[in-house]
Amino acid sequence: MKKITIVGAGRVGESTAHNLAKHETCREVMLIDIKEGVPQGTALDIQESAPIYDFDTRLAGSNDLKDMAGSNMVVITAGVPRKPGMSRSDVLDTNLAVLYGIVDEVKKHAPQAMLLIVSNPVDVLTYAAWKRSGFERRHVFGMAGVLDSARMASFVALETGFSVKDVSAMVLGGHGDTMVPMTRFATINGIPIDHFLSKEQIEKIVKRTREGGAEILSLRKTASAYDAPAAAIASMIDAISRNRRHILPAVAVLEGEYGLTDICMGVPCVFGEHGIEKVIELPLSAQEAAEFRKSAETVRADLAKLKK
Ligand SMILES: NC(=O)C1=CN([C@@H]2O[C@H](COP(=O)(O)OP(=O)(O)OC[C@H]3O[C@@H](n4cnc5c(N)ncnc54)[C@H](O)[C@@H]3O)[C@@H](O)[C@H]2O)C=CC1
Ligand SMILES: O=C([O-])CC(=O)C(=O)O
Repeated sequence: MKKITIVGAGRVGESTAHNLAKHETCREVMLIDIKEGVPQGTALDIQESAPIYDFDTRLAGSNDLKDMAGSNMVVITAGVPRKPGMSRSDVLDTNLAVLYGIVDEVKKHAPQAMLLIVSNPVDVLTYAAWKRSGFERRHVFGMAGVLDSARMASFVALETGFSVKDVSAMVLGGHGDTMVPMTRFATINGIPIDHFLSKEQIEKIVKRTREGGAEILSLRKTASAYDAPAAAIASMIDAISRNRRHILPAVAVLEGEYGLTDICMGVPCVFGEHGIEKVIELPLSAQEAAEFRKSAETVRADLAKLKK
């Protein structure tokens, strides 16, 4: 990929820029923020690590959204994170206004770009970005499932003591308390996790996964998670940039899949050079389907606020 713009040079934006540069996922990273000097200073700081990490990616910072021109991808990490005790939906109004302002500029200056939404509440904001932009659905998606699945895989590895490299986990649904960790598909080197873990241990992992964001926030108090989120964003972009056709869970616009339309939710997707190349529809068990429906209702409640 030639150029990636990240709008929002805060914690997630900065860590994402560093990940993209270190892995030479693109030639150029543009960081944009409303805070004067911050994206410029951050870009320069990361650039100065190039000789040590040995990367040729060029970074620049700006306070002007016009500088996204020519981007193949625009990542939106701008807005506010929630504070301890808040739900992600509590920052909807603030972040929606920020998102609309940015998407309008993407339409003007980078109309060919794909949009990767990170700001919360991510399911609703991905839907809002898709509607506002008028872009094809394969070009507008949100990051949540890769992070939630990584959290689940980490907890499985910690609980069993086995290498995380052997663990495969998948979390679907909305990025909130009703997300759906798919325990049936969680394996350790292909062996279902219930071979190693009791029902109680698995339930504990499911709960901790659902509350993964809140756990970090309750420890740090003033900042939500950013390192694992940035790694998750970078892995989605890597799949697209290198046309890997990687199956990753992501917030996608649904058009009939899982019996849902006019909504964005976390589902398994094939990522390649055109963005979301396919949404994979899994046959769900009765319990999974019920949990997925419940999660969809939560997302719909926020979508109703948006439509007002
Ligand atoms: N989808 C996911 O799984 C995750 C989502 N998030 C979300 O990502 C967002 C960013 O989180 P952090 O980086 O920790 O927050 P942060 O507060 O460190 O950074 C946000 C940045 O956005 C900038 N900003 C605000 N309005 C802007 C505008 N109109 N144009 C350009 N920049 C603007 C701020 O100046 C700030 O630098 C939050 O909404 C957070 O909830 C965070 C982690 C995971
Ligand atoms: O918890 C938050 O607000 C940030 C986030 O989405 C996550 O870390 O999963």
